[in-house]
Parts: sequence; C-alpha cells; structure tokens
Amino acid sequence: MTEVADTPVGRRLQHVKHIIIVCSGKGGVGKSSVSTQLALSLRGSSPNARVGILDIDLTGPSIPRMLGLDGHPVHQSSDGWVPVHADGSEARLVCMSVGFLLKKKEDSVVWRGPKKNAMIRQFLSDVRWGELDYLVIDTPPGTSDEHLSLIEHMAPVHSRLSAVIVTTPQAVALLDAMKCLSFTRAVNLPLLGLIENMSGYVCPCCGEVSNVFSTGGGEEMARREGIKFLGSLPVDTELVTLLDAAEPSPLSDGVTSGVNGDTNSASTFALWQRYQQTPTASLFSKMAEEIVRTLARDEGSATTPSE
Ligand SMILES: Nc1ncnc2c1ncn2[C@@H]1O[C@H](COP(=O)(O)OP(=O)(O)OP(=O)(O)O)[C@@H](O)[C@H]1O
Ligand code: SF4
Repeated sequence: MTEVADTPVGRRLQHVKHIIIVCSGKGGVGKSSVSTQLALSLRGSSPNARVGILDIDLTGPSIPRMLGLDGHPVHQSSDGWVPVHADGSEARLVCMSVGFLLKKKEDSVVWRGPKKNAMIRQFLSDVRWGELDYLVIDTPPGTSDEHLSLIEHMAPVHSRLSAVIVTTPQAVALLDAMKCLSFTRAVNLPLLGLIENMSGYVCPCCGEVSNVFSTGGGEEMARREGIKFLGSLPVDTELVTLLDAAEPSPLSDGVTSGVNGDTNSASTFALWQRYQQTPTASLFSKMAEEIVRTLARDEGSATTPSE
C-alpha cells in the first residue's frame, strides 16, 4: 500500500486492505441484503478476518435494520466515531450507517447534494475502523452524486477499491445495471463481478425452481460485456423470515439501544450465523470465495487475510 496520501481519508483508511463498493442501477434489487451477506461471508473467509460495513445509502439506510442494530447509539470519541459491533465482543463485523445518526428515518430524504457530499466525506474521514481486511460499502441505487463524491474522496486509496454490481433478471433492471457498469468504467473502478439476485423462486416444499420474473439476464449481460458473473441467488423465503425477525417490534419506538438493543443484535447475528448453513447462503459463500481469490491475486499474493 504505497499511495496513502497525507489526507484525512487516506490516513483513516490506511489499515483497510480492500474496499468493496456494492452498487445497483435500480432500487430494491437486494443491494443491501447482498452487502450484508457479503460482509458476513468475508468475515467467515478466515478465522481472523475483520470486516467493516459502511452504509452510505443516505435516502434509505437498511444495514442497521438487517443486522438488528436499528436505533443503536454511536459513540463519538475525541478521535472520531466508533463503529457498532454487529457480532458483540468479537468485533470482527463492525458497522457504520447514516441510519444511526438520523433522529427520524425520513430526515435524510430532504438533504441537498452539498450536505450529502459533506456527510460522505465525514464518514470516510471520521470513522475509527482500525485494521480491516475488507470494508464493504453499501451505496444508494443508481449512479448519483453520492457515488461521484465517494470515488473523489477515496482517491488516496483508489488502488484498493473495487466494485460488485447487483441486478435482478428483468430487462429494466439490467438496463440500469448497464448504466452502473458504464459508471465503473468511467471512474476506472475495477469490477469484481455481477450478481443476479431474486433469480427464480425455490419452492420450500418440493425444491422446484419457478422463474417468476425471468432468469439468466445477468449472466448474459456479463458474457456480452466481458465481465465476471459471480452467480445468481434465488428468491429465498428463509432470508425473508430472517429479515422480518431482525426488525424492531412495531410496538417499540424503534430505538434498540442499551440492553434490548444488544440483545436484538446478538440474536440477529445468531440468526445470520444459522442462515449460513442454508443452500442459498452456500451459493453466496462461493461468490465470496471467488471475490477473496480475485483480490488476493490482484494483490500479487495467494495468502488469505490475517493469517
Ligand atoms: N434473494 C432474496 N430473496 C428474498 N427476498 C429478498 C432477496 N433479496 C432481497 N430481498 C428482499 O427485498 C427487499 C429489498 O432488498 P434490499 O433492501 O436489500 O434492496 P436494495 O437494493 O438495497 O433496496 P434500496 O434500493 O431500497 O436500498 C428487502 O425486503 C429484502 O428482504
Ligand atoms: S409442486 Fe408447485 S406448489 Fe407444490 S410444492 Fe412444488 S412448487 Fe410448490
């Protein structure tokens, strides 16, 4: 790592080995759930791997909810924000999201470009990540000002950046995924590959796969564009059940701080750990393994992280 310039972002991220930006052309295709699963799989990729997840989806931050951390307080020390531990005292999956800072969920929707830009810069320069093998960044849908701000602020660590594009198989989503691909090319962001999410429905009773929307469009796009196809994930009822369980109770005020918040994140993390045994999660692990291999190869080393 030779290029850590003397900038706040460069200094803050100097001990982060790989930064993976997860993007999608269209909203609702599963970018946040893919970011969460990717972070969990990377955490499991080696016994000591340490992973951060940064949610800069300013208009709809979902990572805290997915990790059972909704409303969790964030501590600010004299040296910056301390990321929230999603796995308790192990602290090998740490998380920061704009969602932790909003008083009301609808607050960020009304922000103008400069305020969003300032928030992104602050996230990149003020979070005390410490040493990380991977930092996964969940971005807003589309290719907006936020994406440009992110790439500009990350210039001092550009050689450690790469991207994953998430799409669903429908034509309209693929069209937007193409715009995302053009963006990565325009800003010279290496692409780790494309994931097709919600590709078919696996019946929980008989295992029959029904192609509810369509399928194979992502793979076809990857082949045509000469990019890597990481694989497809079906619509998974077990994932839906898990994410429902991670939601704060509708009877609560949505604030899960203190003892209850810690309990909620611990039980949600346990659910994610159990989910890792499911067929869909094992498909995901294979994609994460491929990502780990690509990054290790690009680094010019065949070693696995933190070993
Ligand atoms: N493979 C899947 N099987 C079942 N449900 C899924 C799957 N992927 C995502 N979902 C569900 O679809 C919804 C949207 O997913 P998610 O929030 O990850 O999408 P997103 O692209 O990040 O959305 P946004 O653009 O709003 O940020 C969520 O309720 C999630 O639980
Ligand atoms: S046969 Fe059809 S409806 Fe019946 S369990 Fe299988 S997929 Fe579901």
